[in-house]
Amino acid sequence: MEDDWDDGAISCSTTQTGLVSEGGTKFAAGRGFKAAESGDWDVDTFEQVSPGFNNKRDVRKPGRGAGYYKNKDNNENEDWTFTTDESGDFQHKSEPFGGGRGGRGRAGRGNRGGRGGRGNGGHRHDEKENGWSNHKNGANHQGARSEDASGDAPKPKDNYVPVERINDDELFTNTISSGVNFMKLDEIIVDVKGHDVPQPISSFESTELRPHILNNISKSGYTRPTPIQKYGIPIVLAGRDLMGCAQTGSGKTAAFLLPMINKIMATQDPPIKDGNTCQPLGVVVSPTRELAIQIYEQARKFAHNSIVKCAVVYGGTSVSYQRSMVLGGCHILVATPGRLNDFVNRGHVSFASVQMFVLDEADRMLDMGFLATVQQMLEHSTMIETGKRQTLMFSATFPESIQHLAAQFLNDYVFVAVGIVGGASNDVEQVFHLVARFDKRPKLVEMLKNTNERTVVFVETKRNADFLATFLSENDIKSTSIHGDRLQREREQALWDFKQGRRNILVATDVAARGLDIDGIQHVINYDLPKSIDEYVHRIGRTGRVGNRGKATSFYDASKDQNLAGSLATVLRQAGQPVPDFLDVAASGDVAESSMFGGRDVRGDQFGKGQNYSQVPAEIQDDDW
Ligand SMILES: Nc1ncnc2c1ncn2[C@@H]1O[C@H](COP(=O)(O)OP(=O)(O)OP(=O)(O)O)[C@@H](O)[C@H]1O
Repeated sequence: MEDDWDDGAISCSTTQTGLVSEGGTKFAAGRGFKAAESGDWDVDTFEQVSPGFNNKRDVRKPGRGAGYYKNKDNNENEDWTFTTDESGDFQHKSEPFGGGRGGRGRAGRGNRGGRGGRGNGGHRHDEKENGWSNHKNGANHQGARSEDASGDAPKPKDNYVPVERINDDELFTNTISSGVNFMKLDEIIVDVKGHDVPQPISSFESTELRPHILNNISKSGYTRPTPIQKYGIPIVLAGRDLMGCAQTGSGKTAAFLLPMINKIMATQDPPIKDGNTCQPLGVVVSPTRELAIQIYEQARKFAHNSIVKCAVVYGGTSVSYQRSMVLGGCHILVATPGRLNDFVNRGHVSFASVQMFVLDEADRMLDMGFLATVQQMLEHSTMIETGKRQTLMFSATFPESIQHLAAQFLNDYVFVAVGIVGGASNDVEQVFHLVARFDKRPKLVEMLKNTNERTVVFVETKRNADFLATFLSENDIKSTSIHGDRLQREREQALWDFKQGRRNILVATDVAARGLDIDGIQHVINYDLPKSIDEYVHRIGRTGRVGNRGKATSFYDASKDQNLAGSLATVLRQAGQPVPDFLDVAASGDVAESSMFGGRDVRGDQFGKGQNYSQVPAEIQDDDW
């Protein structure tokens, strides 16, 4: 399975080229990337023959893409022309927005797949082995991926060599500073279930964390642990399995990375390698590539200047490059599931030395899209069995059905829930507007026109992400897009442009809903509401992190979103926020969804004597907040 879950979770019909939600039709054509003749990589030795295009690792020259969007009324003003700029990004007239593919070609008719667009909007490059650049079979790029899944056409080979943008020193500043409500996190009720649960800590210094790590924590600007860290760190240090649930942006990553690094540091051993196989001690699996990169950067930060080596592998990148990284040896391997499984099956990675296995966004990792891959890993012949390895699962949402599934991979685990499982961050102000489908666009422009707020706009489909980013750029609102159909190079560039403030608006599908921790996001807009309440909670959690305040605005389309009304009303009430009348009325008819909301330890109240820590350690109660 492709490890970019967006590809699996949000299907796009290959026979539909029109931007249906916008009432138009998109036609496009483009030319693929041409492999740079001078600047190519030797994939076997992995040496660059000579410098390539744009940055010293990127081997591609941009091709050209062109296409246009036409609305159903052929309105001149609504037509869009795309060309790719030097970096292969779209330009709309003079304004490059860094949006999606240049062209996708016309969709196939009936079930024959039709004629492909010529190339892929200037973003793919020729692949000697796979002949990707002229996709005659596929209706378009999305079509090609679908075919890949059904086995009809080979998947193109990825040659993208990731650019490491953050150097070691920048790791410590590449974080969100805690906000005014940071101390209020301590007011949240914590529910702990399990046998013989270690006591929570009140400070980082009161743990057995080594001075080296404490120094890196301090350099990161962390003065005190968040609740999930107070409870999670001693549990992990004690060698216990853990299911940890805590609000978005409340520091779950450090809750597992700090004790993991501490344990590895204690061994003082170099990375284990058996011939051409790397045997990491700690494995962290994340559902998206960008989140894997982020966790890897956090791991590098906390392990800075120590013997602990970290590596990351994820889809959409050169296999040979990432293999060389892994075979350089690593203690901690962060990965997306597809690429990791692939590396294990090829024998580049073995689980024979795994002491700790972490599923971040665990409910996502265990739902239908990923379950089979995760099962394969956890049941792999080299994997240390449950009970002998430590298994840790974290998320802000953890439906009970998924907890039942998770339990089979955990051994006598401790369940920690900080606040309501599946609840939204208290620091996000949630606003709803009743907006009909065709009124969304002007409403969005109206909202974004006179503000410089760094904003993520979530949409349902990949093509609408591109379309909207172009549309906004045309309206002088600098935007870029991220979604599963963009090349990995483009995805990383888009995120980087957004982080650097070159683009203030990121239009995204749910590929950006979970985990991403970007400083300064003040506003999340749900242009389209997601299908599930859990994704809503994750999406709006891109703002209002570590005690900072944020705002989420959602366009509620009464003709489409009623299934979510009950759960939305519940989330709003639990966060102590007003429920608009239209949502309240709609919610009365939505029984199924609202009853699915939330979650608590599925082992029941009596399990492990149900230690219920209603508050944090004593010393903090004295603080003035
Ligand atoms: N103890 C702390 N003090 C100050 N800042 C912290 C602390 N712990 C974590 N942070 C910062 O808080 C931000 C959010 O942390 P993190 O990404 O781990 O949240 P999360 O709970 O995993 O969120 P999500 O559910 O969205 O994945 C990061 O920028 C991180 O550096």
